[in-house]
Amino acid sequence: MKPLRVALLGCGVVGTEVVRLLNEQAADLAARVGTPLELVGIAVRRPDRVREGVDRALLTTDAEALVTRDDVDIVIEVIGGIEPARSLILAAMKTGKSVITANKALLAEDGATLFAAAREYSVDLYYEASVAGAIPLLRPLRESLVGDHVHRVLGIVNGTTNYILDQMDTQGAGFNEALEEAQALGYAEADPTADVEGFDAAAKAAILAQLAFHTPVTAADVHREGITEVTSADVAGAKEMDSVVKLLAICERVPEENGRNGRGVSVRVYPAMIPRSHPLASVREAYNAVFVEAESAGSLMFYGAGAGGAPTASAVLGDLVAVARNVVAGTTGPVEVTYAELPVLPMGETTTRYYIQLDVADQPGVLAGVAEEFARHGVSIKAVRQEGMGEDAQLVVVTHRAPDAALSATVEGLRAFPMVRQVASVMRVEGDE
Ligand SMILES: NC(=O)C1=CN([C@@H]2O[C@H](COP(=O)(O)OP(=O)(O)OC[C@H]3O[C@@H](n4cnc5c(N)ncnc54)[C@H](O)[C@@H]3O)[C@@H](O)[C@H]2O)C=CC1
Ligand SMILES: N[C@@H](CC=O)C(=O)O
Ligand code: NA
Repeated sequence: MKPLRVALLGCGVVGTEVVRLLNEQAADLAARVGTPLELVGIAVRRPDRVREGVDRALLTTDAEALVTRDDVDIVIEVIGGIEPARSLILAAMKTGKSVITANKALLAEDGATLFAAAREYSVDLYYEASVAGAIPLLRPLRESLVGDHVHRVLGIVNGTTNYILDQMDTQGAGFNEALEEAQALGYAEADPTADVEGFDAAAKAAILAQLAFHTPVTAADVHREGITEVTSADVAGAKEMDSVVKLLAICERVPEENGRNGRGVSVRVYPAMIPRSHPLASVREAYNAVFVEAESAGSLMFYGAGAGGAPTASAVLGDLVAVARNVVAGTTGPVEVTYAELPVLPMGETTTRYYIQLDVADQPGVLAGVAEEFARHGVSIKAVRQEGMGEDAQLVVVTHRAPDAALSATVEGLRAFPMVRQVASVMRVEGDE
């Protein structure tokens, strides 16, 4: 059979590893696909940059010409960002090429346009690398679990922030120092704001929710809080609670009285305290882990390298073999279906639990006053601990579940409460119910 010709867009952290694997595993890949895969062009911005193991003769700065070449069968996009990635993917599909991408930002912002184009031009769009790097997660959701009814997807899906929080927790490292290490290790996005402000995890949460609940979800629908506001007081407070702070992505059906679809879905990303005994607490460095809870399957856990060049390239190559096999067979893989049309509910309606640490005046009546503020908003207290005396008195309150709007209104009330000197730490609590 004649070889399948592959074009690569972008040759940075992930792209370089894709080239290495294509070269090193050429014979095995050919045997698995049934025909050789031939890399025929690599679009780059800076052709003069030294890239070990990359044949300079393949480099071009004209990405558009490359994706529309007649002799290209499959396009891999690892440039990142919205434009020109979107236009290049659409141009490739329009000229009959299947596409593999690792670009969660684009999929979460405008996946609908890309999926519609894939359908219109009868080509594949595969994107396993876009969520949780090497971990096979999207294919299990898209294929293995498509006959089940998913209730919840919960996990750590950003390696950079997990690396930073882990370094802060275990090494007492500073935020900036840990971020620089994560960048040097190839985990961070080109603009690390995407990681630390939670945009990357929110994009991944949108992709996961859409697949899990067969309902349209974009990044704009996701409630997002990053880790830049996490202080050493939060990390120390978590330690005292025998807990750890993790940036979590949570996608869940919100139950309704009658009916099994739920009255909507909640999709959110925020730092939260989880007990050290919880499996997610032991996810270290840039590793990711995701729980999927489905009606018949029960609880499944996916764990592995969520970031880095080689792990991400592994997922890209897995998609490449799958897509190439489809091309050889003259078929395409499964298409996305978002028939359920469930609304994404506002964060305020989601029930969560809070950990609140207050510096208070150690005076008679302070505890009663604080408790009254919680009661006023209908928030029930699970545990209270008072420490210290006089000027240094501290109150730690952990709540039961309540609507997030009621919890944040309680915190605002406490900030204005005369005997509360400072709300020292506020963190949502997950994972020990
Ligand atoms: N690094 C990681 O751990 C992971 C990255 N991803 C995704 O993979 C994609 C690539 O990420 P990295 O390789 O880490 O980024 P990177 O910044 O190292 O590489 C991107 C490369 O694309 C090049 N580029 C930008 N615009 C271009 C254009 N118009 N034409 C040709 N080349 C262009 C840049 O010069 C750069 O070398 C992104 O979508 C990212 O979100 C996904 C999972 C993990
Ligand atoms: N920047 C991302 C890379 C993988 O998606 C991360 O840190 O997880
Ligand atoms: Na993955």
